[in-house]
Amino acid sequence: MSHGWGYGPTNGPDKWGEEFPVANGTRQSPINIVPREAHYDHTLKALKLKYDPSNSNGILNNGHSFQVDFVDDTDSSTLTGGPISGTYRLKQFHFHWGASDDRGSEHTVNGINFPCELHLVHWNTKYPSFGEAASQPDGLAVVGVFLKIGAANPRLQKVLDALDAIKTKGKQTTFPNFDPKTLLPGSLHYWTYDGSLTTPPLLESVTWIVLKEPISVSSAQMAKFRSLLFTGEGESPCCMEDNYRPPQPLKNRKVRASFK
Ligand SMILES: NS(=O)(=O)c1ccc(C(=O)N2CCCN(Cc3ccccc3)CC2)cc1
Ligand SMILES: [Zn+2]
Repeated sequence: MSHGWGYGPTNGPDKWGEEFPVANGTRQSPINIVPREAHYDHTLKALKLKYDPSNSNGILNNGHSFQVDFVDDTDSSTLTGGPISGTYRLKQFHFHWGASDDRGSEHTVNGINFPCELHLVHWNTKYPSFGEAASQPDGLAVVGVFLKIGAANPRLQKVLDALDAIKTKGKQTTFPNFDPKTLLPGSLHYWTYDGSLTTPPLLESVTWIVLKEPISVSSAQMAKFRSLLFTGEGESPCCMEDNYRPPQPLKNRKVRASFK
């Protein structure tokens, strides 16, 4: 690829396989989730998410999305239970969204797209770092949360209010004392399957944990996501939108449900 990967016609998801052949691998993400074909597994544990707001550090426009980064040098913000064994530390959360409210999520449910999807990225502490874990089959666990158009979400608004300061690629600012638990729905029922990063390098190292219950977002709040730019300061501006990979083949995988 002549220039870096992205979501445009010349560097988008259909082209990623040229530089990242694992794009056509056996456990790629996202997928379309068909609830009727998911297998209820009574051995699946409840998700345990313990987050310390003092670990939230900064918010960054990385040119593909924006992410809120967490200090991850202790076990104070962790994911345990659920389908995983051991302890995974929260590294960052970010979103994927569409140019309009009819699309934007990466996972779909019965072929339905949501306008936005939140990813909370955790790494397995049996490995020394996120970078090391990212190349291991059990290295990462990402909790996915759908956003559905409805009432404005006041907890999400705290994140959106910071976006004016990070409009262009590479800009970052401090983002202290944020509790990501405030972005979770009431129910932690989930679907889970073995998958990958949904952006290059598309590493097949992610245990996906997709929550059944969405959180709300208003149309006006969705417009705020789209006020970000893929491009850097001084470059011709390109709105950050449609930064999602479409569903990939399920191949030889089963989706398990934590609920009947
Ligand atoms: N959409 S998602 O699947 O939830 C998702 C999760 C995490 C990232 C992520 O943090 N990055 C940025 C840098 C680290 N690389 C991995 C790496 C590359 C080279 C050397 C070590 C690790 C992954 C992409 C991206 C997407
Ligand atoms: Zn993501």
